[in-house]
Amino acid sequence: MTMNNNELADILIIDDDTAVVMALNKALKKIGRIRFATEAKQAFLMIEENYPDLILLDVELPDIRGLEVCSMLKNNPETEHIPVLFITSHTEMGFEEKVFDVGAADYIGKPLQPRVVAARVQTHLDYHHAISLLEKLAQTDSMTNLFNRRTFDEQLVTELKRARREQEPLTVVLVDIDQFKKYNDHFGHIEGDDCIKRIAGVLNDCAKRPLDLAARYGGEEFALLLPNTDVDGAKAVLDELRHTVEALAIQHAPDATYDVVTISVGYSILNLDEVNPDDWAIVKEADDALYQSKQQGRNRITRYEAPSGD
Ligand SMILES: Nc1nc2c(ncn2[C@@H]2O[C@H](COP(=O)(O)OP(=O)(O)OP(=O)(O)O)[C@@H](O)[C@H]2O)c(=O)[nH]1
Repeated sequence: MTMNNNELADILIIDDDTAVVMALNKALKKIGRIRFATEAKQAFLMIEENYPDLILLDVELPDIRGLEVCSMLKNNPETEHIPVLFITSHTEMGFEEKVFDVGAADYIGKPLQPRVVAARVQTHLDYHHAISLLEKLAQTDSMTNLFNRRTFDEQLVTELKRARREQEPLTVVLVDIDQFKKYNDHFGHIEGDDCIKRIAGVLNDCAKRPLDLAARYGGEEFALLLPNTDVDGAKAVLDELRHTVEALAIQHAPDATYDVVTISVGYSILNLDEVNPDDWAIVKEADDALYQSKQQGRNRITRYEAPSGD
């Protein structure tokens, strides 16, 4: 999410006409923090520095045409969601269509009327904010605030492609709370939910790097996606995870194997030499490794080893 209701929106004006920039600044200063660029190349640097919540774009720029700038923004997954509003004095037939064809959210005609500009910008900011909120809700598990399984599955596909393209290691991890049925049976479901939330918090803290992803995979099962992480990196993250959960010292049910709540972990590292890669095999492998951790006594970490001859 890029903004919340209490924050001023970040609005980028791309226009080489200082009179227009000043007029827009005056019209919008109450609803946004205004930055401006006088040419497209400068604007792209500013966008990369901090993604704005909304862009006001002149059709005629000195270096790259406004329509082309909008197309470039809409063809980049990082910027496609930013609403772009054109500022234009073009009134010829077909111009409106061109603006929407390149993905603009709206256009504002010159001469500028400050209250109309402010109202249109506010409408698009509200709309953009509502969409971002819905997207976040659709990606999140409401009980733990971790990502949900659907987001994990989608991100896994993206990261598998990236790992193969860049020839970088990728680690996929499954984590399961040990003997959680006994915990629930002894302490009840509400305490059980609380335990799941605390362990989710540890997972979230362990997924430290920007591309790491921690998800709730099922009831008391979690998944971690660790891009660009080899066996040493995976061991370091997972040892810390297992230790930290143990150190929470959450008292387990009297008939459980360990006094405190523990986790079992299974992981697999992508085999970059595979000839016919199967996208989902890595999850199955992590699950096989998790099963071994359970079989060997729980509270441990197992790496998937391909059967010899594979
Ligand atoms: N409180 C609570 N319990 C849940 C939730 N989701 C799953 N569970 C419980 O988690 C337990 C999982 O039990 P099992 O799959 O039998 O496994 P286990 O007892 O953890 O045993 P092992 O996995 O073999 O260590 C079940 O009792 C589920 O009801 C949840 O959201 N909240």
